[in-house]
Amino acid sequence: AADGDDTPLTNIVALASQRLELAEPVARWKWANHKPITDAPREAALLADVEKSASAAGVDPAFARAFFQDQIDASKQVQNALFDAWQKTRPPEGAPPDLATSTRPQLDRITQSMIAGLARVQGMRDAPDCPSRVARSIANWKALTRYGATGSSALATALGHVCSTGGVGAVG
Ligand SMILES: O=C(O)C(=O)C[C@]1(C(=O)O)C=C[C@@H](O)C=C1
Repeated sequence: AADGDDTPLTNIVALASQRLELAEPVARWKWANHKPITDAPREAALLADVEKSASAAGVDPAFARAFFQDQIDASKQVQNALFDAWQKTRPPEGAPPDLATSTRPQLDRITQSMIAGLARVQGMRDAPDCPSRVARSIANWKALTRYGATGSSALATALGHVCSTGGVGAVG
């Protein structure tokens, strides 16, 4: 319904935000180990895995794929911004958490929660008010947390295909 419960959207916004927080430890590991930000085989494996899990959970695999492509793009936006900042100044001190044994397992757990979350937003994807409801959920989330320009733009990227029309609407 147009005045329906927005809890599923709030959940997906919170999960996308939680996932974006992990872009920092990922970027720190890559910087410290002189690795490029993009790992194409990991992306391909993740997207293939997501399609399978989505089908099993009753989520349209094309929707899941588009949503996770956005999560990857958003993560890379944040990682690139961090690399730029570290080039200009200096990287953070201390050893980063290990990518394979620490941060990727955390990402994989969020993936499972996100697929469950997508099953619950699927029914509102086609509603004409979907983009404005997503925009409102993002605005509410930002009011509760601290978001800079990079984080805001990455969060919008991450939620760009929640609605079937694509894009995040205006608040109001
Ligand atoms: O796992 C990594 O290496 C990441 O940088 C994270 C991530 C992702 O968002 O899942 C993003 C970019 C890489 O190309 C692969 C995956």
